Amino acid sequence: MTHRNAFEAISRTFCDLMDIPLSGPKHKLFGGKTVIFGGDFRQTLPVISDSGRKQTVDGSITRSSLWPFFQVLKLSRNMRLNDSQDNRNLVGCGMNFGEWILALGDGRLPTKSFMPNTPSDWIEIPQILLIYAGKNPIESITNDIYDAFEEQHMSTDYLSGRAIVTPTNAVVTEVNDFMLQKIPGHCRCYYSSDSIQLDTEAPQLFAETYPTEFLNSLQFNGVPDHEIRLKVHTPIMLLRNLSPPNGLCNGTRILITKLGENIIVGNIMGGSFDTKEVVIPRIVLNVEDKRWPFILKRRQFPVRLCYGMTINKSQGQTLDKVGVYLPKPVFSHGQLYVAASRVRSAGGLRFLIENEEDIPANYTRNIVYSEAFTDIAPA
Ligand SMILES: Nc1ncnc2c1ncn2[C@@H]1O[C@H](COP(=O)(O)OP(=O)(O)OP(=O)(O)O)[C@@H](O)[C@H]1O
Repeated sequence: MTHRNAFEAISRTFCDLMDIPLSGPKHKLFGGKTVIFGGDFRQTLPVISDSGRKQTVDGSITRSSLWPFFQVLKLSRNMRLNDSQDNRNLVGCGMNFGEWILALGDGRLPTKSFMPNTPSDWIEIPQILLIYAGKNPIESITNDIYDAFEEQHMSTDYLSGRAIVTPTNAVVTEVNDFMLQKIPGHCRCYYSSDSIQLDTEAPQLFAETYPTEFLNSLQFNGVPDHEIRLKVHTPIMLLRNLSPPNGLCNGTRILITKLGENIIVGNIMGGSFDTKEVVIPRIVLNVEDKRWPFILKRRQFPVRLCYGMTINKSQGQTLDKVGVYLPKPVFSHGQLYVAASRVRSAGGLRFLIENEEDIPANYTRNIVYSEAFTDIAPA
């Protein structure tokens, strides 16, 4: 979800455009224009780094001074789910798959606590949705989700319909590395050129304190790493909007057909630009992070392999097969709901859960900030 500050800024901008005062009796929200918002409060809330539950909920649109003026309309039918047998009755739950997803998102499923003085937010995942870890959990889940991979690994239909989703980027990298070594052919490495933005205060001092090797080692959410390893016929995801009118948006998935010295060529997978051939250049990404007193300039291809992706990144996707890999439980509101609600049917959803020894592997945490739902009144 977008932070409420962004919506408030749009409202003020519209007022300026329409010559409407920002306060007083003549003030009108969004300059008097009718604005339609779409959203689901069961999904992830604004991501605010180093923040806790209170700041996260406080960033949501329901905490905005705009909210009392919203008229809320509720959708009643889940259009993503198909009418297959496995959706009609989720074995072991006494409810259908659509009802189970809603109950999970609302925080209405029965919960347990496994340790004293810890939140009681562990829910049981139905046996029918589980895969067991075996000796190598990544191998177990990728074999299940990417079945018949040897024959199908070059098919856009096959690749665009499936993904492994997991809470953290570190595990996404493990999944992608595992899949990459299964692809035949030469692996090409692309290294970024990293520097500190020159208008940073005292650039010379920073250059001595933070040598290039250190800058290369930095990893950030949504920013390509210093080293990217790719092969032809692997799927990648764009990490920046390069050209939205041509389908090159943050999150677009592309199947690589050529790895050049200075360009990557591929075909878009899915959406209205499906199969379109596109060329991706290196770009300079400016990265600001509270942990560092400088702005990093990284020149790199804005892409990442996407056999696996974070749960947050998967929001908005509709897939045929999803493996939810939880080597650790989710850590924020809505993540489990987003992960479970990417598929069209229960038959396409599998969980692989690794818990500490004394917690059974059919239980996982479902974090729901119930206060994010309050004050949502139907029209
Ligand atoms: N009017 C419709 N008729 C048929 N199918 C639909 C319709 N609307 C949506 N769908 C199906 O539901 C899927 C999800 O739709 P869409 O991505 O618009 O929903 P969303 O609310 O943005 O989903 P989410 O936020 O959960 O990702 C689509 O891929 C499509 O298969």
